[in-house]
Amino acid sequence: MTATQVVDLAIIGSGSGNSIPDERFADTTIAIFEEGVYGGTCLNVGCIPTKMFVYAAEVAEIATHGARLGVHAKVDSVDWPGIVNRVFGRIDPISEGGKEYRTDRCDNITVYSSHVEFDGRDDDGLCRLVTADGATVLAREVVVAAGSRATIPPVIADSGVRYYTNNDVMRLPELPEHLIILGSGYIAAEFAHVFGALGSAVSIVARGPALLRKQDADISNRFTEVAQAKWDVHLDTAVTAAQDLPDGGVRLTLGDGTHLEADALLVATGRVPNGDRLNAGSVGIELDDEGRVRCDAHGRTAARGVWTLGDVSSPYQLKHVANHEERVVQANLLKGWDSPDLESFDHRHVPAAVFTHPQIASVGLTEEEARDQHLDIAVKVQAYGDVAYGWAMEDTTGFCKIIAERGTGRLLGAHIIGPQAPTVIQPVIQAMHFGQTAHELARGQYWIHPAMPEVLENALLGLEI
Ligand SMILES: Cc1cc2nc3c(=O)[nH]c(=O)nc-3n(C[C@H](O)[C@H](O)[C@H](O)COP(=O)(O)OP(=O)(O)OC[C@H]3O[C@@H](n4cnc5c(N)ncnc54)[C@H](O)[C@@H]3O)c2cc1C
Ligand SMILES: NC(=O)c1ccc[n+]([C@@H]2O[C@H](COP(=O)([O-])OP(=O)(O)OC[C@H]3O[C@@H](n4cnc5c(N)ncnc54)[C@H](O)[C@@H]3O)[C@@H](O)[C@H]2O)c1
Repeated sequence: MTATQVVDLAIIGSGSGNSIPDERFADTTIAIFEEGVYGGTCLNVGCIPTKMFVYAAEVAEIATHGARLGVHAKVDSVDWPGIVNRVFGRIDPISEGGKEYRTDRCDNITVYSSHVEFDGRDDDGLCRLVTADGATVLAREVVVAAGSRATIPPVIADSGVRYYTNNDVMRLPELPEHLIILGSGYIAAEFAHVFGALGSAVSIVARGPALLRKQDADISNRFTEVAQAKWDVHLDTAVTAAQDLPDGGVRLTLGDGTHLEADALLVATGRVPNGDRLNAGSVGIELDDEGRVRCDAHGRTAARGVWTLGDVSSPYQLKHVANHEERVVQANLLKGWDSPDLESFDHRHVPAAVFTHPQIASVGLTEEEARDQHLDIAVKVQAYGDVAYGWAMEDTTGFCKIIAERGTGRLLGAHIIGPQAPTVIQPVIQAMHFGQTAHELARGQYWIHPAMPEVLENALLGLEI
């Protein structure tokens, strides 16, 4: 039988959780548990590889549409295996190096490469953690940073059909001629762009009447129009059956009785927190109705000594939020559970971006949310095509929408669809965090002429506040 290790701190999940131990924890004994690939979702199967594919897709997209600017280029071929090798040739060593660093070069840290669950507490109140391969660890404090996983609708899961998720679609051995994407959120929009621009025919099956429905309605509607012009988009469509085809492809039966066949199926129908796979109740951790680990603003769960952060507890499911929460929990671990000056999560203005084409970025309230709150608002929509850099790009679909409070000029929300939207939006995020008004943001600084952010400047100046 393996001896029980006693540690000061156990960390479940090597994504954002892996960033907690720094030099200030040199005298803390730590166990890190990771059942999957070291480094978690963002590094291995999320933000970073997807954006490396997105950039290659962007290059193809620009080349393909150069003719309208008088540049007659075309994409001769796409070396999909070469792109896969380039992306993972860079990422896999980072993951391996991270694990090797923690395992071999941090004397105070033990890495357990196994699934772990809580198994109550010992007589001294330490949390007992038991791994699937039989190790037991007793921990004075625990950070649950266990992330989330893709959900698969029963019609797909129960059919036994071969499907892909973000975990494996980026390692397909060849570019599919035709890809079906089930779902119409972030992952669907980003992979539709990647595969579509690199040469696959893309079909999107969306159960609702528009794509990216959590966005401001103007953004969602514009994106849906653009998508319909280049992909085969099925709105308000249910999947009633799925089956493998003898040639290795897949066939979906849709709600209207028609069929859709393709070489591969990507399921992108949301992610659920991993809190349900931790036997969390055995130490008193509470989950909310959606399966998230409940915590207070300092990252403390209902179980004394157990902290949490990231996708397992946060509704945002974004890496910059997980990173922020990790820094708060890290600081609070050093201060102590009962410290009177614990740091708090700041979720007031969480921005997000969808790296599809056109790119999308948002912060704050949508127009509908602002109206639901009965705020007295001014709204300005400024087209990229009406500012100088937009002319240069001959942009016809991008716009920036700003929502501010009438009278005070308080910035309530910004929603951008168009080139470099995730970069263009950053001044609004900054202004909202530091309490600047729309007028201060517009006129309290220079805006480089004729750069892309002029679309934002003009939107701010156009607000009738
Ligand atoms: C395809 C895709 C693209 C994305 N792109 C972006 C983006 O561009 N920008 C952005 O902000 N966000 C993006 N995200 C979201 C982002 O990846 C996540 O919000 C973030 O990685 C969450 O970090 P985390 O530390 O909470 O969890 P994770 O990084 O998922 O880490 C949790 C780890 O815990 C391990 N684990 C879970 N349970 C156990 C257990 N019981 N025992 C042992 N180990 C366990 C898991 O294997 C996992 O490695 C993307 C997500 C996906 C799927
Ligand atoms: N750029 C980024 O920041 C980025 C990129 C990718 C993923 N992410 C994160 O990962 C999370 C997961 O991404 P996602 O795209 O899977 O989720 P999502 O919540 O963005 O979208 C899920 C989609 O699946 C649909 N859906 C849900 N159940 C369904 C069912 N049974 N049948 C058909 N459709 C169904 C929903 O209507 C929605 O369109 C995101 O919420 C986001 O937080 C972020």
